[in-house]
Amino acid sequence: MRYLSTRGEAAQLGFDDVLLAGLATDGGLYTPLAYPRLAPSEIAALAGRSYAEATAKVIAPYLSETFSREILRAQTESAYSGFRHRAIAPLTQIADNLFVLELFHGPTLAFKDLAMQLLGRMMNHVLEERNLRATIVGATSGDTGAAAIEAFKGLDRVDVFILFPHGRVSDVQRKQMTTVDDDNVHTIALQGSFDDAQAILKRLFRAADFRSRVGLAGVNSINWARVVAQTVYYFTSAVALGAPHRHISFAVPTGNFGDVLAGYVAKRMGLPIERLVVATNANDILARALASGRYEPRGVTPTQSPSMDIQVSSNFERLLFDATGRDPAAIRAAFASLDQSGAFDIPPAALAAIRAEFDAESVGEAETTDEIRRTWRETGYVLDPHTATGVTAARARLVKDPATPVIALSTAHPAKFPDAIERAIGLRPQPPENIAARLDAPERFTILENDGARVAEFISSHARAAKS
Ligand SMILES: Cc1ncc(COP(=O)(O)O)c(C=O)c1O
Ligand SMILES: N[C@@H](CCOP(=O)(O)O)C(=O)O
Repeated sequence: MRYLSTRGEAAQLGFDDVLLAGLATDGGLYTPLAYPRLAPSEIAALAGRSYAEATAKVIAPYLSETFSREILRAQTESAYSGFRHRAIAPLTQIADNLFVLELFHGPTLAFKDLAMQLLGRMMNHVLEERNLRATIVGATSGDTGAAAIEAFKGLDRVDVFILFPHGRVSDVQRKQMTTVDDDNVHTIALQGSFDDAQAILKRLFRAADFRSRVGLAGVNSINWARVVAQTVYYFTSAVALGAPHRHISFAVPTGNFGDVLAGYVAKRMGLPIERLVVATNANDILARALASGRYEPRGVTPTQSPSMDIQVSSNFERLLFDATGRDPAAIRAAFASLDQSGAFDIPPAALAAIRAEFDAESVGEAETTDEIRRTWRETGYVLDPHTATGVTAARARLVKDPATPVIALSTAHPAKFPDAIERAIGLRPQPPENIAARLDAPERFTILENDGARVAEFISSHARAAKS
């Protein structure tokens, strides 16, 4: 499989290079030249397979020969061996035709682990093959950072630098990042928002000198491997409910648009998805964009679902690329307008194409709390606040179409956000014991002002790849 940049001015690459490249040199995102299709019989045959087997089957067409059948199988087995639930991503029914897909059974209690555990193994394999070192820089609104640290800590070939918005992640999220004491892990509390952190990250990728000096690599969902690994649970959960013989809708708590984009990719690959419902919190740029056709970030509002406190959703660019008929000039124009005037208008045909597949619901703070309380009272099931936005959006979908089952993605364990849960139902959920114990370790992080040059300097002075 070859990959092209959404902005059309970077070299086409194979999978291994895309894995290490992160952002394309023209600022675009790598996307496959074509989406491989799975026949209905191949989708049906995923039933009864282990999650690791299903992963190997679904992602194989995207990979290079570096990942032979045997290597891929070994890596998927090992990636999911530490999960706390045998099914890895089990489904729970909470109402008629309404299901919750639990994606929080990995080591850091969020959906990021499903892709990151595999990505860590794949990246390390390619670095070993090429005898290279890499400097991973990641921006996080709370969960990607911990998952990346867990996947890459202690690895000799990699240094990890995670930028998180100072004071804007939950205590559990922060401690999951800052209590890890491996020498190759560096956590930076940026005095800004997630959007600021991601903007710095993208500028670092565009600084050619810095990029090559430190061997810059990215593990945010700008990295295609993250997206493709996230397609797998759309397949396994839909198949569990009767796909490909039946259509299923998904409601997805959304911030950087990586998770819901994975659903869209699964659909392109042949999975019969009826609707993809984008659930946002008060940071509702995507709901506004779908309603009005204007993509216009506003300042980030802190909410009880902090991981979704995002206004500039990176992966929307990949969707827009497809929706414009894969027109890189249209993408360059849109993002130039975003840089210069703070907004762009989605071309009408592209907007119609997006609306044909996506709904969007913006879910406010009170509604989120009400949903946690309602689900708890009706079923005894505790939703985390991010998942609650998805469940609210799923219920709205069921009002429009009661006959099609909706799967709401449960993106985090409620114990990551005990204050929000306590406010809603008066109970404080606890993390699994082995995780709780680790959170008492001393914290280690560096506070930096919201200044790209300062961040670059910090990374250059700590990255081993820059010194070798
Ligand atoms: C718990 C949780 N839910 C939802 C999201 C939003 O996912 P995405 O950024 O892929 O849209 C995130 C962050 O990515 C998250 O950590
Ligand atoms: N919500 C995310 C934000 C980054 O998303 P990513 O999927 O692009 O890594 C987080 O928790 O960090």
